[in-house]
Amino acid sequence: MMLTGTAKDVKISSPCTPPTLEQPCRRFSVAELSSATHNFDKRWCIGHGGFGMVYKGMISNGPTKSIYVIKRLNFMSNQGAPEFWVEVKLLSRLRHCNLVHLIGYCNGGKEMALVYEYMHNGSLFDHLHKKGTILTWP
Ligand SMILES: Nc1ncnc2c1ncn2[C@@H]1O[C@H](COP(=O)(O)OP(=O)(O)OP(=O)(O)O)[C@@H](O)[C@H]1O
Repeated sequence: MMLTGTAKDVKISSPCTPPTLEQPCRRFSVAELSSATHNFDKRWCIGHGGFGMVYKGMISNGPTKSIYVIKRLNFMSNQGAPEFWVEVKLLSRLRHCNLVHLIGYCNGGKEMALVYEYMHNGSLFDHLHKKGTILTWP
């Protein structure tokens, strides 16, 4: 599930500058995400979306480790830094049980990535359009 905001909805001073966040979210280092995905190894890739490759990986969360989803921005994709910051700004404000949580982001060197909670049952889109799941609710 993705929120469809446009760069026009949110004012961003420069594509490379993080916006001021009302609800700050965690900033991950490139090293953390690289280690979580074994240097963005294909074996950890779980899909492909508008931003580029989507990975899953284990990241430390205090004393424990949790599985997260990492969407790595591919600068050749049709979405770039402005869309990235729109996603960070909007999703860091939203907390709802039916919306996937944005945990944080990475903006280091040439690397930009979004980190989300991992949904073990996959996306609604996959269920409806790929797996043909019959939903059990109206
Ligand atoms: N939070 C998540 N938990 C589990 N799997 C996920 C999660 N987010 C994405 N995926 C997997 O990665 C695939 C691609 O992700 P998704 O479609 O959300 O990317 P996107 O960048 O939002 O694409 P688009 O811009 O086309 O909406 C999904 O089909 C799903 O299989």
